[in-house]
Amino acid sequence: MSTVALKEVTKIWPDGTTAVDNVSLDVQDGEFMVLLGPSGCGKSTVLRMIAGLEDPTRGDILLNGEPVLELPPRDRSIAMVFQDFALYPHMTVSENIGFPLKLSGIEPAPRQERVDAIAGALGIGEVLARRPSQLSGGQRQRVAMGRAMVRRPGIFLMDEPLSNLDSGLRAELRAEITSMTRELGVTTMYVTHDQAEALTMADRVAIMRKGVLQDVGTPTEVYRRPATLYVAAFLGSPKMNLLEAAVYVHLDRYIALSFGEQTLYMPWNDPRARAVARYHGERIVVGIRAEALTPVTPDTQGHVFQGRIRYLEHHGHESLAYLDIGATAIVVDEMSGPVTETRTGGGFRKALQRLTGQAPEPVAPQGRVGVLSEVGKHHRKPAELAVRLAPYPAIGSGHPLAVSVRMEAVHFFDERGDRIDVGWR
Ligand SMILES: Nc1ncnc2c1ncn2[C@@H]1O[C@H](COP(=O)(O)OP(=O)(O)OP(=O)(O)O)[C@@H](O)[C@H]1O
Repeated sequence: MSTVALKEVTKIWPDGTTAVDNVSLDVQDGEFMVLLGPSGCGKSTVLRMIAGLEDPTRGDILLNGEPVLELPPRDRSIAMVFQDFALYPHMTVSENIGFPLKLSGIEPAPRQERVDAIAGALGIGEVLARRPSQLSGGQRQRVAMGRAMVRRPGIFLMDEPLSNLDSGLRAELRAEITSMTRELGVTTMYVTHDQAEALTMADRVAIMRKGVLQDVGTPTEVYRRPATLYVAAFLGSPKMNLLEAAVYVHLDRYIALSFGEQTLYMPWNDPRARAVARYHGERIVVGIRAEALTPVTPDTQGHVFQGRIRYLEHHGHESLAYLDIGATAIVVDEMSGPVTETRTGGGFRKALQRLTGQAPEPVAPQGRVGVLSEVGKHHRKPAELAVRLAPYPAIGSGHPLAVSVRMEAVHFFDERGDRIDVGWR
């Protein structure tokens, strides 16, 4: 049984950089947890603190329910594989893998048995007699993993182990790593900035931005129901369409979402209507993935955007059309300030006041600014709505195109970047 728990862990470097900001995370026994985020968001620092290579500034780390901050790295039953692994050049593959067992005094026969088993699982049983210089990059990485796994650690930490390999090999090793760790039942934390890697490998994904944990969930959960605007923007290809909309409530009838030249009407019986209604008279961000948009004939009624194709991108199995619909897009900067900030206005109060016809009281900004105010002018641009089409369509740039919007697949975020429909997961 091997579990990892971070309790409100913060790491501030001596120069004042906050690398990890109040992160709490539970990794279950046997789980494959992927830490995902852009370069510099604090992923490696989290792993290094778990391994005992760095001390947190605040907070606690528990392995198997026991606090371990006082334990040196060697007593934590952890193995770690890095991007830049080093093998012993003068030893064979077999000796490299068996070396940790030799250090712990295990006899040659049982040692070889374990080396053979792990090498077989990693597909390097044929090259045990070779030296590292006689191996491909992928084989060398497998040897490094074998050497880390051979001691049968309770917890396996991997920091971008595939980033030096070409894309074909990465895909192959991804599948091998997940099947091997699942077979062995070892609890694994895997760091990557590659969302495809995260979504294909993880039991659960923890997404970080600027040291702050944004969301934790299964790949399906974080993709289908992202907790924040940042997660919505970070996951998926093509990127989620993020459109600025003004909200107007027509009580008991519908909510009009105005995108400038076009409007979508959310019926009042939509389960999210009351949550969105709190933003009456305010701007929100509406997220629509390409797969929630379907080309339709121009006279189609209902939730439809009328657009004009700006350009097409052909990807072989599909083409993507980017439509001008007269709306404004919000561009979320991966590296810009934290999004979990204090709301600047009393949206519900203001909405009520407007509905009852009274002028709202001026609301002084409280705390720090939210995403929309943070991004300012430079991060708004005319929207180019990404829509999936069959490969090489007969239409081209400048062609009008109507698309219907699957409203139940639309996401709503407030000015802080938090999801509007609460109680959603
Ligand atoms: N020893 C250190 N001293 C000072 N700052 C550091 C140190 N190590 C890392 N940092 C800073 O801490 C922050 C988080 O770094 P970390 O390496 O954890 O990020 P990461 O998400 O793993 O990035 P990458 O994917 O590029 O490795 C960064 O701003 C980094 O510059």
